[in-house]
Amino acid sequence: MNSARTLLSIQALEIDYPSRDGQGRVTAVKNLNLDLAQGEIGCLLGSSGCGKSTVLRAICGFEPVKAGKILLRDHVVSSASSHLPPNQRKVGMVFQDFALFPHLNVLENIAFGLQHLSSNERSAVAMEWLKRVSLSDKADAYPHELSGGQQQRVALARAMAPEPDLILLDEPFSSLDIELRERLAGEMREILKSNNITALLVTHDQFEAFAIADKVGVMTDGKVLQWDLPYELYHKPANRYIADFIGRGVFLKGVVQANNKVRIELGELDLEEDRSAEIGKEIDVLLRADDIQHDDHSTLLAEVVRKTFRGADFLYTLKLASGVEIFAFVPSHHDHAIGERIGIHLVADHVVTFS
Ligand SMILES: Nc1ncnc2c1ncn2[C@@H]1O[C@H](COP(=O)(O)OP(=O)(O)OP(=O)(O)O)[C@@H](O)[C@H]1O
Repeated sequence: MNSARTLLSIQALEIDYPSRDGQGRVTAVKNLNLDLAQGEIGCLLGSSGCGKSTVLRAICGFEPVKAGKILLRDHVVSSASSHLPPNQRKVGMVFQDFALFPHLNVLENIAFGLQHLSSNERSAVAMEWLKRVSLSDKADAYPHELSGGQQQRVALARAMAPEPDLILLDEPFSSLDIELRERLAGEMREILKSNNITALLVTHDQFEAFAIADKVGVMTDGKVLQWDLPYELYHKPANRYIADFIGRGVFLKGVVQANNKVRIELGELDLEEDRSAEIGKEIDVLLRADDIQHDDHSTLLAEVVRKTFRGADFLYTLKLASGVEIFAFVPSHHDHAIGERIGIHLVADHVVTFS
């Protein structure tokens, strides 16, 4: 990446906390590296306790770092030996619960961070941001009079109004219902992109991460395992943990064949990497729900053991002859009963395998 355009760079970051018994320290973030270019949206994706919020707090300047460094526009803002105070970092934050001031109306909430401007300028800038988040008609409303989605847009406008270099979003959709989340994730991406704002969010929800971010880092146990485009994470997971975490899939046993194919219970698949040194060896092949297609005419049969209606399709859990269960998305007009055996075939084109 061209370093002139890199806005946020985190290098070999390590953060620890005092242990419960007060006797030692517990490492919460280990050797974490990532870069975000100006205007890029990044996301740290991981389950509860993996260290996501700790990273955000460190970028804001609320958490000292033990080793490594955080750079904003090529300037070190945090390292073991230096620490720029939070109010000098030009970093805005949107909290999980939005944290709007209940006694201030919407316009006053957004104007709050603009104390350096005259009163008239403050109102004008705040109104401009209200317009950008499509809430011009709510300037006089109080936070409790807004829906969750509207509150979130106010929180976003409040964070963006002082024009920070970077916006951090801590689980910005977790207090909203699931349907709203997906729509707002798309809206938030549009607002950030149309204003060329660099943002880093954290979430445990893969769909949120994919809906918003240009780059996603899968985090576990204080480490980023892979920092990559969502497409690459899905199709080229660097290891088993990521393959398992991203997308619903199962591992099937396969045997490497002479023609650089792998034979699994459902047939043969082309291997992407050269495995000629492993002919006859057993490997694990990742099969995702979208690698299996239902086909009434196929002679390859699998038994429906579970199904979840998702609107346009069903997610079927299918049992193979060996007893192994796989997943398949099937258009919802193919409504088969539990226990029925249905025809399937393999449509995998990117084959992910692990030795
Ligand atoms: N102030 C603290 N003192 C001691 N340990 C802490 C402190 N804050 C966080 N931790 C520990 O550090 C680890 C990472 O916490 P962090 O809040 O960053 O995780 P997270 O991925 O954001 O989780 P969640 O999604 O649940 O918010 C956890 O094991 C947590 O218990």
